[in-house]
Amino acid sequence: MCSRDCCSGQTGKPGNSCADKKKGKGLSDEEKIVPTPQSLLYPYEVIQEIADFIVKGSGMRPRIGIICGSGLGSLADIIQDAKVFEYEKIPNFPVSTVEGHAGKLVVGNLEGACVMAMQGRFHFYEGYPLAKCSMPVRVMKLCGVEYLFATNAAGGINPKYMVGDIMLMHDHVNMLGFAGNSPLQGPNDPRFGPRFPALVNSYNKDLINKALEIGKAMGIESNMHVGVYSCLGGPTYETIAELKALRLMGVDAVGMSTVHEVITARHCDMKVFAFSLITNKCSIEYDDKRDQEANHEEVMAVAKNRQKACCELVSRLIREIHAMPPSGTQAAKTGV
Ligand SMILES: O=P(O)(O)O[C@@H]1C[C@H](O)[C@@H](CO)O1
Ligand SMILES: Nc1nc2[nH]cnc2c(=O)[nH]1
Repeated sequence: MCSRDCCSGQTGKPGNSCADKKKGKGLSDEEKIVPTPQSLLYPYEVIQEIADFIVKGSGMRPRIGIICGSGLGSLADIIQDAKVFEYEKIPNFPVSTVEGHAGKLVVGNLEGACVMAMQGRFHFYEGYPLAKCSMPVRVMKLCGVEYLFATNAAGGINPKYMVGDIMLMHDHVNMLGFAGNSPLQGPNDPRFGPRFPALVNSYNKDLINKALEIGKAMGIESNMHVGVYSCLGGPTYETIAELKALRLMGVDAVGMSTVHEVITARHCDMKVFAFSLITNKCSIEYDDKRDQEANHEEVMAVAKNRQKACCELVSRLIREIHAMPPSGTQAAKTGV
């Protein structure tokens, strides 16, 4: 089935399919003015085809999915027995356009668990609709993934946060949602999840607690926080007035990703663990004399410096998950 915006998997009406357009019939008046609902961009069958391609191509059925944030691609480099798929070679997959996002999908073993990791995510500011940005999460689900690990680079708004700290996400403020945008916009396919998913308790508390214990064992507890992330559209970093508003709303760290991935994951009932690496401090005072303008080079450099700690945190948490029985079993129902 075709998943292009112009076709949207709806080939019933004459003049609506890609084939018709190639024959020169062009867009109908209706198509010219009605935008394609986001959820029609990637119908279930197309997601299934991509998932089959990955499962067959790797010979593996991953249980944990990882999305590497800016400069955190090394999270995928520690995967063993890796089968690597370049995004360009995966049917119907978008391409990564941002520095620090390599554009590779890595499937293999980490701490005994079968995982798949995205070395490169898709952002709204790249021009991709949110449903396209988070489409790989649904691919993960149909590959068999139960746990989503989403990581990001973010600016620290909470004045207690230092550059290099790790903030475990326990909630989010969906600014793109405030503006009327959602990866779930359009007709709902119940094979993925319900029309109106609840988002309280989206961030798995047991995984947060385990991560805090791991942080303690690693001796980095004073550099670890539990806080609220907010995603803005980007690609601009925030103005001081915007940062002040976010702080008033209870936001601790701000970025340009993750929230729509978490929404998509929760919609299809995946367990979510997410953290922000604080790559820059956001100044919320006009008279701050320090030169604190955010820039992507600094973001990447901090991520590189902290990649070892991030890799260790992720590895140790995956080791713990791997030791637990798969969900659905009686023992698992009482655990994470
Ligand atoms: O992919 P993430 O959210 O980690 O990347 C952040 C947001 C922008 O893409 C970039 C800005 O420096 O870093
Ligand atoms: N929006 C936003 N994204 C970031 N990614 C890394 N740092 C920042 C920041 O300060 N703001």
